[in-house]
Amino acid sequence: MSGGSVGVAEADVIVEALRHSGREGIPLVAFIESAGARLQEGAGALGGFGRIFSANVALAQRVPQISVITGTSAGGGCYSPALTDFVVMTEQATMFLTGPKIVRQALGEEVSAPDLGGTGVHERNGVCHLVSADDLEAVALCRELLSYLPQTAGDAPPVRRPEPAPLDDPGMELPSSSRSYYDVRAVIRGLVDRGGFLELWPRWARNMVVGFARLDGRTVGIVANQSRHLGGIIDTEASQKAARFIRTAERFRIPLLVLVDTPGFMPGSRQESAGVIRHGAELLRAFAGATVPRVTVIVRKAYGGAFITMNCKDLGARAAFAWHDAEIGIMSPRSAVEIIHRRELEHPAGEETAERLALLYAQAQLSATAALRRGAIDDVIAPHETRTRVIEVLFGRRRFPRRVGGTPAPAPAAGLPEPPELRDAAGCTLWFTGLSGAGKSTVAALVARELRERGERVEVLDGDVVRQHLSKGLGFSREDRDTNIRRIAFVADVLSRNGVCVLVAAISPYRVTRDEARELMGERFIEIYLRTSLDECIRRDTKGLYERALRGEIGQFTGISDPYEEPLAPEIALDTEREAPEESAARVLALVAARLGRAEVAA
Ligand SMILES: Nc1ncnc2c1ncn2[C@@H]1O[C@H](COP(=O)(O)OS(=O)(=O)O)[C@@H](OP(=O)(O)O)[C@H]1O
Ligand SMILES: Nc1ncnc2c1ncn2[C@@H]1O[C@H](COP(=O)(O)OP(=O)(O)O)[C@@H](O)[C@H]1O
Repeated sequence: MSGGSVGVAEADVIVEALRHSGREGIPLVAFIESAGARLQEGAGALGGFGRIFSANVALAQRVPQISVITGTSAGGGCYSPALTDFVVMTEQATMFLTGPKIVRQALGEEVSAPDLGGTGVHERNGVCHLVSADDLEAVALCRELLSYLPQTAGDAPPVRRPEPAPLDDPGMELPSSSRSYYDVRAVIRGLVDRGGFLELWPRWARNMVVGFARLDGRTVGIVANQSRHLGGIIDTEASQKAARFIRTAERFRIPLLVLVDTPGFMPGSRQESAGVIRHGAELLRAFAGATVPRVTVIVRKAYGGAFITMNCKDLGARAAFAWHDAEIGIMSPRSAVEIIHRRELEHPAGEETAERLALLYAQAQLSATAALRRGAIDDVIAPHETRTRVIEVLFGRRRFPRRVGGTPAPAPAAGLPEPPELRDAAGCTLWFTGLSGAGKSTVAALVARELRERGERVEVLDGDVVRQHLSKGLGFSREDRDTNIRRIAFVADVLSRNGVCVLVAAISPYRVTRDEARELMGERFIEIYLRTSLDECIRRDTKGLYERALRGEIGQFTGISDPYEEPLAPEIALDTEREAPEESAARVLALVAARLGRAEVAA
């Protein structure tokens, strides 16, 4: 009707449908064929589109949105789909902001509708993610897409029955010569569950492959350099493609598997003019900002800035592995020796010497084992074990210590037993109580760091910090302290119910109020008493408060002019005068492991 043009009433209906989808938490699939704003309604129709766009943007944080373009979509009819997560076009569909007629009038340019905005155009420029033969196939593609996605941005992606990988050894897909190209999609298909890879934007920026797959029945996002196109070099378009995909995966809490084989960023004036710095930075920002689990596998080579950009450890990858023959370094061995050995290479035996020097350089500086020694990767692995290792990192309990300057950062509580049952168990609240200066914050920080390294979701509620936000304005009267503790207990309860390990570090001097928190959280509440004598706290006086309290400058100071009621039966008491903070943290971690294990058995 009216070419599917949109006026005020149509806009109202569409906005209501979008809001309904948000309210009910249902993914949105829109079928679009629209001439754009209804000319008869002038600015009113434009306002209608504005409301639709706002609703699309608001919905983006809530549910997945897919647009299917089934015919011609012009003007405003293009922006609504462009604001959704995925655009599917049927072969005969066209999208353009201004149609061929206006183009002819304005520019004198003769262009057909398909040449202006057909699939041939939009599957190569990133506007359209997938192309289908017809409407029916478009629906099938939507179903397939939705099968990887959660119902809402807050839900977990769906889990399917795990399928084995079709290949025992995805390394077979690599050619024997390191100079030959190959199709990285074959490697991906060899790694993931059988039949479970949906590539997005297959014709845009073909040097970068992105898409959804399943590993052990669970959704993963894949980002991979494509050796077959431009040797997997990264350019502006590839950066945009990967960055956009990573942000989508982050929004829907989909873990990422990154396969690296790239000679680096595309050099040259065209790329610099096109803003490769800006686009490369977007890719960095997307990876560094993603909080979903990410693992990197370097399959053949990773040089320079591209190594960093492709989800290296220091950008926050949970783990990075390299296949045995991978090369990792600043630049290719040949380029490196041409700089380092410039003088020697000026002699006549040039070519042969360069080859030999390059080989020596590669062995010493670029090998996977050299990268392992320097802490750039966590392990050198064989192609056939990649699937298991990746699953272990993305969905299992295994964590790798973050490395600093090539050596693993010292574990705060070395030699601790891994608590295997921790990850799948419910959350808990570790309630650190004790005098000011007893060591609550210090020990809590160590425990938090170690739990995070083990893959736990952790939140710390430190009295000092809470009083600047949640409890801003509260003083230290009994009433105010109780209010403070009750607020902290409320938040800790909500978080620990949802699988988070909450670490509370607050003096919490009154027994009855702590017991209230215990009652609220039951088995999830673990009381940790930092038994530090008042004398020792006064000696430490880290903040100089005791001195002022003793001089009478601060009233109602715990231990001096306000009581501290010791816990009668804490789960654990820490003797911070005899133990080092690390020893205290180790004892807490052992208790947490045992406690959660018990809770799980009892459940
Ligand atoms: N009168 C008085 N008594 C106790 N503590 C005082 C007081 N005035 C300020 N401070 C500083 O506030 C921190 C205690 O905040 P908490 O939220 O942990 O206290 S409470 O649990 O509500 O009692 C406490 O920090 P910590 O040393 O980290 O415990 C002190 O630095
Ligand atoms: N075993 C220990 N556990 C915790 N802190 C300790 C220990 N031994 C000495 N300290 C020192 O005591 C101080 C405790 O301060 P802090 O952790 O801020 O205490 P509070 O729990 O009152 O916030 C720190 O300077 C810390 O280095």
